Amino acid sequence: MSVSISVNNISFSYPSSKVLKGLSFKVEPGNFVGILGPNGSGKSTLLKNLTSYLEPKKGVITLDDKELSSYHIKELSQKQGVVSQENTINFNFSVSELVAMGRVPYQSRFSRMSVKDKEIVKQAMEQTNCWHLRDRKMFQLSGGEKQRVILARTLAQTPKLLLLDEPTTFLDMGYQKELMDLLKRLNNEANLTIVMVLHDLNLASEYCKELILMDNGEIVTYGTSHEVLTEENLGKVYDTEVAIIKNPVTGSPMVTLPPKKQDVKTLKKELPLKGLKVHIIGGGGKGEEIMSSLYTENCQVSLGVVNLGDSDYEKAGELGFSSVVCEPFSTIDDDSYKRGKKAVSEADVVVLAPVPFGNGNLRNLELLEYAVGQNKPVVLYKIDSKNISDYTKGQAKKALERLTNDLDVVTTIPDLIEWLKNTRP
Ligand SMILES: Nc1ncnc2c1ncn2[C@@H]1O[C@H](COP(=O)(O)OP(=O)(O)OP(=O)(O)O)[C@@H](O)[C@H]1O
Repeated sequence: MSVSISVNNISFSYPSSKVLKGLSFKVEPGNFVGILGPNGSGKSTLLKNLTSYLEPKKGVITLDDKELSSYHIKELSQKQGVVSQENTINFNFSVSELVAMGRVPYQSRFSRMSVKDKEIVKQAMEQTNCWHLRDRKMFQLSGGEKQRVILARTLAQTPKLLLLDEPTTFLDMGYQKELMDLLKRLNNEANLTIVMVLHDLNLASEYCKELILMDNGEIVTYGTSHEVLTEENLGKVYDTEVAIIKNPVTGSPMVTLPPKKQDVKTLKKELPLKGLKVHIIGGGGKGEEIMSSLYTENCQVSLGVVNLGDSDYEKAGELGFSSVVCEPFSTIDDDSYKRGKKAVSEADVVVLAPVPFGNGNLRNLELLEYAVGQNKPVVLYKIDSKNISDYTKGQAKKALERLTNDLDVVTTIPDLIEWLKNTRP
């Protein structure tokens, strides 16, 4: 069972300064929320209020409709797990001793770890990739290893709400991804509600379902990454010019910091190939490179004919492109060939990827011939009649020989892009 947390008009001051100024928001059960904002904007102070480490001077925080301040510490530890920046370890415990402490909220004063407790502790260490460190002492670990052990201890609490303050700080890129993947999995599979403070806007954009952007102790905006990570919001809050582009793989907003003012214009300027309809004859992963680059150019791409389940087909789906497919492991039949012809007719240009040809896909060369017959601009990418993987006893080579003389061949993606720009009707 996941939990919700509600913040109702809270304010908080340190003796020297007022930090949180009347914040209100609700995190629904199963949400994964990132708290963003510049240095000193009050993110950690807010998180400490959510963990009950600090108490708001005004306003109320409720966890599952019960006031946070009325929770007994043991009950609260069963509901929420915290990975804070203050997780300093003052005693040289072994890793397994430390992670086992996560089970304390479930034990009475004199009880020992049950078999179930031990299983949970082991699982938490495996999930965070520190089972192999179990006999090591905490003082012998690197910053990143310590961070993972502390997360393991928190997971051993089997919390319903996880509150984390910059958990990726000491982690290298690989472990950052591993940690964020793990949190995403726990959020999706165990419906764990997660609230985390983080500085990396792109990591937040990729992984969090919703974002809270703070500035000067207030919430500037709360919503999806598309709503929060806008040039206007970030420019205002971080007081610097940013450009938001679309992540070519996931489609999430990606924040970039162009070094010069005019670079923003370059990044934002209309892509010259935007909307160009390109049909790719590919298959077996040979069209992936072309599709990824045409995705960044905002082209409208169709693929085919490919077999259902082919890796190019999967890639096209990932990028939101359409495919003309035929049955898996079978030859291109009349119906799919007809649909292939329709896709070619509707395209502005046709690109042949360096696919190997067998009897199964030989008809794709007929499709290419059809495109030429239709006076479509056609380009061959890293393939020509001398450079073809032919498993059709020469038929494919011959078919391509008939065409190659009239067709342009390009061998790099920038050349392909240039060719498309020059050919664009
Ligand atoms: N213990 C404290 N005593 C007094 N002032 C504090 C204390 N902790 C933080 N502050 C002040 O409160 C303000 C908000 O700090 P907080 O750590 O919440 O910001 P933050 O957004 O998490 O910053 P950062 O991104 O740098 O971690 C800052 O001006 C900071 O100097």
